[in-house]
Amino acid sequence: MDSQRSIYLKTISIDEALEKVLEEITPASLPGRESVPSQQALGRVTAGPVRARYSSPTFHSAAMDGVAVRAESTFTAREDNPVILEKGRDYVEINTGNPIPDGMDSVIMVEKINQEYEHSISIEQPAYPWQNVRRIGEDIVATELLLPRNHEISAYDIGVLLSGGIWEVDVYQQVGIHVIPTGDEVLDFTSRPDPSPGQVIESNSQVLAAMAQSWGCRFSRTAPVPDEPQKLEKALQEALDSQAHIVVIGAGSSAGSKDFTRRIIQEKGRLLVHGLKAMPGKPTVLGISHNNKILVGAPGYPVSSVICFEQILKPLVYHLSGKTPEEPVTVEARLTRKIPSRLGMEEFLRVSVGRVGEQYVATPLPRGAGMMTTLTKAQGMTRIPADLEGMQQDRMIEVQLLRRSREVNQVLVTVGSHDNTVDFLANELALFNPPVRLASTHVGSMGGITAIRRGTAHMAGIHLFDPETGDYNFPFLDKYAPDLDYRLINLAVRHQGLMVLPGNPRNIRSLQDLPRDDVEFVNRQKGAGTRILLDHHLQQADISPEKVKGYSNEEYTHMGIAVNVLSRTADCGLGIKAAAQALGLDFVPLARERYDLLIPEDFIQDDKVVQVMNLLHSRDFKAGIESLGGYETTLTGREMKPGMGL
Ligand SMILES: Nc1nc2c(c(=O)[nH]1)N[C@H]1C(S)=C(S)[C@@H](COP(=O)(O)OP(=O)(O)OC[C@H]3O[C@@H](n4cnc5c(N)ncnc54)[C@H](O)[C@@H]3O)O[C@H]1N2
Ligand code: MOO
Repeated sequence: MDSQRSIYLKTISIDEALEKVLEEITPASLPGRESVPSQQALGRVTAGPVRARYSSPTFHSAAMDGVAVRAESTFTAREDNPVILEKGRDYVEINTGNPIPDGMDSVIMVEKINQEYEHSISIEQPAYPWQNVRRIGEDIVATELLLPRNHEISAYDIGVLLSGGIWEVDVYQQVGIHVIPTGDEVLDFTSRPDPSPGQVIESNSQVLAAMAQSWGCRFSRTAPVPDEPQKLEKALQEALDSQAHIVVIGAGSSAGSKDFTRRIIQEKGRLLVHGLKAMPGKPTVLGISHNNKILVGAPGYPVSSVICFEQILKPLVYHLSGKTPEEPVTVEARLTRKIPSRLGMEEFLRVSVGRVGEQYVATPLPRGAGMMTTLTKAQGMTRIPADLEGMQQDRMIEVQLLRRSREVNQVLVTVGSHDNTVDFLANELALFNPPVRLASTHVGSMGGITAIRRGTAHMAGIHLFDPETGDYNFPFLDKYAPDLDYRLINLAVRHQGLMVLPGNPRNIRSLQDLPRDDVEFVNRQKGAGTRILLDHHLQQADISPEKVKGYSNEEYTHMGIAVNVLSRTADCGLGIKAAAQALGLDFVPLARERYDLLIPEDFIQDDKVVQVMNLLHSRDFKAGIESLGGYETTLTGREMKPGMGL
């Protein structure tokens, strides 16, 4: 094995890793002080107590529009004994905020003046001293403490500072983060590159830049550095000589032959941690430089880097800046399916979260550390503790919300078979105010029925053909969900067919071509309506599945099938026309089928479902579906009844 490879030291928990770094932090690692204009101090932390230079108000001022008077000249006023006051001598007209004239001590609101004459007024109520007057220093008294030290400055505080005559305020410097992305394959996004095979667009640094902004940090970045020790060394030295308090080296932290991060951290300082008991995020490296800066080797995979930023960098930044992070918002949610995990490793699982009836439900999203889109699709993140080997279906778990809870309550949880009209529906629902967020999980039609029966989804897209009756969906619901009170609403009638490469090079014309030796098929997963449809047609054509090469190779979505054909992993697969069109494939039509939405009666009045129904009845929506290609909308929005067939 290559001697350059850096095998992990010893993995430790996130808390232990943080402790190791915090132990090493000395005053030399902490941000210094600086003076900033008060109006630019939002989010900064005061480095000392701030005292007022001026009082506010600096004079006795009228709190209301009206007249300024001497209270004592009004004391005898009664309803049956009005007092007449003379302009100039007994009162002066005054507006809110004006100084009270010398000798006056009270303001009568204009509404309380009984009669107004040319040079006098009559009043029927006495005024008491300092009535409707804001006295000197009512809000702020010069020299008083405006803000204590170590106080995070809010928008309101800026108003207080300026009112008290504080033009500049002493604060701690912002924590500075510098990032050095590395990797021969990593392209600088600023040059708007076209990636070739083997190349990747640099994005992790900008995820951190955006996070750093929300943490109130200064941020800087080096353009991506190739995997050459000298170049990396030079970039790191420059970062160490800069104002940054934390230097992050992106990627190159695991065990590859070009992973130099650990070695270079050892050269420039002391290595404290190499390896977390956390997935994703395991290959995180932590150290402290000779000049007391925190060194972080962040994993290259985008999701792993996010975990490293959130779980390690964020607490360190808040520690250095003296600020308190906001408490994460969490909900208790029911896990919709069993999830395995590795004993001894804490796992961060992205989940789709929605409120179905009285409970939150959480559905795990794909776990790949390179799948950044799972973070944008997820409404939440849950942690599987290191001492568990996974979690059972229906377990109540704590989920940290990644979106605002109001947005989570707008999630329409949809399961079942995948269809492009569901994506189209999702896009249209997002146009409502507030937007309805359709979160769909593709588990096939049978999986959809199961989820609805278990109460973990608002609706399911299903298309199950029953060869015996010639009907759709009802025979399966009778059998698998006999007690369910539901409605079945048609979304569209769709065309299924064989997806083949453009020009159909294998000349696949019908199912009869599937048993050919030179034809490799790719199938949908068991329980998928498309697979049931295929089996039915194979049986009708008297073709045994064993004769079809690739029958047991499974994909979970129509697009998955299309990708297999496009990448020549298979020659053909059964799916919808829209998926073939999306990837520029040819399509050999085979059958029409009904794609319905299964909605429990309990949710038919749910606002989100009502919006779906409104859309299904709109002409624009139907036109939109038809423009996808391979769909008919004659039944769209209609309630289906047993025996209707197609
Ligand atoms: N033999 C082993 N191999 C790996 C292990 C292991 O334990 N033993 N751990 C795996 C784990 S877990 C992770 S996470 C990755 C992390 O590896 P590195 O930190 O060394 O990162 P690279 O291999 O250089 O890159 C991984 C991946 O990320 C892309 N990348 C890198 N930088 C960026 C960036 N700035 N923006 C976007 N994408 C980036 C890079 O191109 C790679 O695709 O190691 C496993 N291997
Ligand atoms: O632990 Mo790595 O950080 O999963 O992909």
